[in-house]
Amino acid sequence: MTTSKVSYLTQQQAKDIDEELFNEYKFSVDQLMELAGLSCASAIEKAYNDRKKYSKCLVIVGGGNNGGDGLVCARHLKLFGYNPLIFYPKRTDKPLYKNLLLQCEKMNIEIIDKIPSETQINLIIDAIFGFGFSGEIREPFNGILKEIKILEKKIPIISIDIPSGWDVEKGPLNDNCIQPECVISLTAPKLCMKYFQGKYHFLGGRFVPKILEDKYKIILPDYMNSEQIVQI
Ligand SMILES: NC(=O)C1=CN([C@@H]2O[C@H](COP(=O)(O)OP(=O)(O)OC[C@H]3O[C@@H](n4cnc5c(N)ncnc54)[C@H](O)[C@@H]3O)[C@@H](O)[C@H]2O)[C@@H](O)CC1
Ligand SMILES: [K+]
Repeated sequence: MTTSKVSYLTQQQAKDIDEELFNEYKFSVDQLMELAGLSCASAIEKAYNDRKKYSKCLVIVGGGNNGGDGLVCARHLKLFGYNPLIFYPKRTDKPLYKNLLLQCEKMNIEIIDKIPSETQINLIIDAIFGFGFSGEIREPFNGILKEIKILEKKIPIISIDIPSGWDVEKGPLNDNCIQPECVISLTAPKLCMKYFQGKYHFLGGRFVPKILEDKYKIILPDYMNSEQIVQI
């Protein structure tokens, strides 16, 4: 089911809701990250469910929580019968990320050190930047996004929360920006998604209490039954 009744958040609203979930509602990061990553894998399974055609998913992981969502997503994709590969060029020492990576390694998910050739992958999952992105793109991600851009005509790109490199509110600021085929917005879409022209837009991250929705005066589409995602 698709729906058009949904609010778009500014970068500040996304940060405020995030903080409120952690500080007032006392959710832990890994709790929400697990649900976010699971919803991303669920959306990918819905849109790209031909396991033979789309088995090899390259998950490109950034240094913040968007990257964490990518690690969780890779783990669930593996459980769903895909064969994900992880490219994680800039790691942190935080236990949360180390544990997420270890879980992937122990599940025989291959960790690679460069973007493979186009014949070795059939989906690219962009978990580089989310709503925490700002300013000019710094290396190594500037080069990485250029490499992905070259592949975009041949391999579908799926972005987690926002397309990496897009301004969170103003969208793609130049022609070098990637144009993903699918985006899974988390919590609520950010303003940049008004410029999205790809094929599939899902909402995931089904953890926003109704009271918070009312407080921020945001409209979110209804999820069906126990679904983790809703197509917008
Ligand atoms: N409540 C929520 O809204 C939730 C958010 N989650 C995820 O968390 C994301 C936000 O996470 P963060 O706040 O950690 O931020 P991001 O992960 O969006 O970005 C921060 C990372 O990007 C780097 N970065 C920022 N600007 C850069 C630039 N110009 N060039 C190079 N590197 C740059 C930072 O150094 C940092 O490593 C969301 O987009 C979503 O994916 C989920 O994990 C769970 C719940
Ligand atoms: K992203």
